[in-house]
Amino acid sequence: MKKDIPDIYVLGTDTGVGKTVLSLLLMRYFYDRGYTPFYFKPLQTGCRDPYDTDSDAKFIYENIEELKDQDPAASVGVCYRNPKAPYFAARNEGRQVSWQILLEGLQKKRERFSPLVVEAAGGIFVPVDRDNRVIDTIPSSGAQPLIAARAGLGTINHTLLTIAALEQRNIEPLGVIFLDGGETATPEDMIEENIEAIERYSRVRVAGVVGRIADFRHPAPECFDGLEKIFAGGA
Ligand SMILES: Nc1ncnc2c1ncn2[C@@H]1O[C@H](COP(=O)(O)OP(=O)(O)OP(=O)(O)O)[C@@H](O)[C@H]1O
Ligand SMILES: C[C@H](N)[C@@H](CCCCCC(=O)O)NC(=O)O
Ligand SMILES: [Mg+2]
Repeated sequence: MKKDIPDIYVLGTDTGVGKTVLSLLLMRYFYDRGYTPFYFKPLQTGCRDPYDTDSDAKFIYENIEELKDQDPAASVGVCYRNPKAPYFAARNEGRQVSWQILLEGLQKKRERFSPLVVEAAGGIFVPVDRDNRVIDTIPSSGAQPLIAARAGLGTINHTLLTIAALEQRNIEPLGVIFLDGGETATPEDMIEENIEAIERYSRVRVAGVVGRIADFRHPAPECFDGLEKIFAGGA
């Protein structure tokens, strides 16, 4: 029997840490288990349109077999050309979209898909509009945060700061996944120490470490170990 899975809000400790790669793994994981997941990037910056090379939705649609003939535009709320925080990109381009409107789009998807995999832009203090930062959008998203973090040097600080900000608002993340996509793998002892520090100084578990993925269409089975730990019990 399929377990009840919450919608997931993929947050990052920074921009470029692997949120889209983690979203891809989530999509693959849930398709393979008979779910009807849906990827959504409410605010995409640094893109001409949803088909641009830097479009996160395009990356997902290209690498998920079930989506390869579908339109990635369905998974993008709004696209801004400037590679900046959404609020500033929108202000520069003279077209703000309210978070409320984006939420309505998300709500419609809930009628047909589960779980939703929602990817934030940048880290959690990034302004999404004049009044809200990513962190402010979490309660209304109706989705549970999963934190993508770098595996190597610097991640203790960024990850603990991210968790501390969430805890201050009584937001409990599902866990942390380390992404180690660099050409040189982070030494094993450093990864273990990073996990030790995060788990000692917070109540959040580092559920898994994803090594460098060579073929995004076919990630190695161990890339899903962390997701299995989090979701096998139904979260
Ligand atoms: N495990 C991995 N294996 C191979 N490459 C990876 C891995 N994790 C991340 N990358 C690469 O690192 C880069 C940044 O990752 P990604 O685009 O997922 O970051 P992001 O957090 O979604 O960034 P943004 O804030 O722009 O949305 C990409 O080129 C991605 O392919
Ligand atoms: C341009 C980036 N790729 C990203 C926005 C990152 C904003 C970071 C702002 C900051 O922390 O200084 N856009 C996006 O995820 O759609
Ligand atoms: Mg991304």
